Amino acid sequence: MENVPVGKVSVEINSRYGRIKDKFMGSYGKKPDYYARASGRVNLIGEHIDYCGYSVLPMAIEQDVVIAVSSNDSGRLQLVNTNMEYGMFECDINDLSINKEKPVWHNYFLCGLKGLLEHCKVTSPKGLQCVVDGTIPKSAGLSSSSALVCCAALVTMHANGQALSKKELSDMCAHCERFIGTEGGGMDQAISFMANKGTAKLIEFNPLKSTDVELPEDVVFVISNSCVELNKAATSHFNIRVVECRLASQIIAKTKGLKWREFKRFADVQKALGLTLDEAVNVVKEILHQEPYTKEEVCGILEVTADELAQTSLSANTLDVKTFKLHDRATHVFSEANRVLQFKKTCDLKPADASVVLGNLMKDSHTSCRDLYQCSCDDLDRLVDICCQSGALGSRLTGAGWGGCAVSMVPANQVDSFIKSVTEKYYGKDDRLKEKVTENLFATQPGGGAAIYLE
Ligand SMILES: Nc1ncnc2c1ncn2[C@@H]1O[C@H](COP(=O)(O)OP(=O)(O)O)[C@@H](O)[C@H]1O
Ligand SMILES: CC(=O)N[C@H]1[C@@H](OP(=O)(O)O)O[C@H](CO)[C@H](O)[C@@H]1O
Repeated sequence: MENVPVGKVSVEINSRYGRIKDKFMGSYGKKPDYYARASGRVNLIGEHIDYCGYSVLPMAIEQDVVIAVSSNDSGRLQLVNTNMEYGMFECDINDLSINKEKPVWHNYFLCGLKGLLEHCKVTSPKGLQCVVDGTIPKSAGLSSSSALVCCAALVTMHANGQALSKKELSDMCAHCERFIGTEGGGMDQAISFMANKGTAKLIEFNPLKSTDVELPEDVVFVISNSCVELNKAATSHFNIRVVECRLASQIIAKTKGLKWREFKRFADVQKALGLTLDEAVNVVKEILHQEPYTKEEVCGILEVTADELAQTSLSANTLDVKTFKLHDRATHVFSEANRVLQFKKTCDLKPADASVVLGNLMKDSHTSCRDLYQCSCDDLDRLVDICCQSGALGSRLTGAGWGGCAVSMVPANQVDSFIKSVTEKYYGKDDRLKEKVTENLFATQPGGGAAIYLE
């Protein structure tokens, strides 16, 4: 079981770490004991299917969260952020409460801290003095929240002398990020810990497993931020999709004679019925009507009261949802899961037209996210169209959607003209956007995962 690596950092050479150290010295009057980092990620394909139990295909990006830390016996947690947008925070480390009503930044740190302490049954936790520095654009679908949760868990583990493997940390962080209120899958945390520089990963669940995916050498992946922000935990869009998938899987299970209460994810229903993904898409057509389902209709099919449905299938911020688009969400998930496997197979077999096949899979994924899953937005659709017009072989929203980033696969010899064209057509038209193009439009390579650094 592989553990998070421990390496060396030179604050004299690495100016960012030098600034973090200065902030630490200025805040606490001492040097940090060590630094921890956890990376953000870009999902190349496989959107909104990890919480349905299906494999996804992300890669880590170089942008990350770094936490400088010193532990003590004060019984206090002290947080300072290098970004003035986020305030300071302090609390009793033995009295951690996470208010789901307000997903303020330090609550994400508390998710990782609380999750690790509970998982390892730490009885007298070390006090922590921390400086947090993040370079991942927030609420942009690049997993800034998970990087913060994962980095906080890593700091807590190291400070309290615990030793969890990357897989244990990934599973634990996928679970404890849900303390914030969102019912996400485990993709972000898995790639943040298990990434290896130079390769994308196929992340499989139950059991958690990561496999290298060698990307074609003649293409480059470029991230472009629509600059429309949606905070997952502050809205219900995300959790409504999770519930629609859960209800669809339970109705399919019940209609096919299974004990539906035992099922929450499409992958488990597909497996129990012994279906291929193509057969599962046909079962959706056979069982679910295309029109939205009312809550009453769902209760009738499952033979439960509204209260019982709340218990078996809903979440706090989805209790008042009236209609559910079960057919379209289910069709997206099964078809997207298929596209992930086709993407991986194409990368492995390297056919002559690999980049065309991969590009088309990305385009089909965006179309499905936009039309069936309805997790895009006008600006993001416009950005994806501009990327395709600018020379991308494929382009699609990445991450939760409803804003955030697109990822484009561009021929390596056309990256400069691509960036110039997207800059003019998307960012150049808006004064608010044109100043920050370089942080919102950038080529990326598969980055490494979480690490601990000593000076
Ligand atoms: N550098 C950071 N410092 C403190 N909090 C951060 C930082 N980056 C992200 N966050 C927290 O994570 C939240 C974004 O989470 P979310 O909306 O789920 O987007 P994402 O797609 O980036 O995970 C921010 O609103 C903030 O509370
Ligand atoms: C922490 C969390 O909930 N992350 C979920 C979210 O990612 P981002 O909001 O893009 O970080 O949406 C994607 C959609 O593919 C996955 O479901 C993932 O599990």
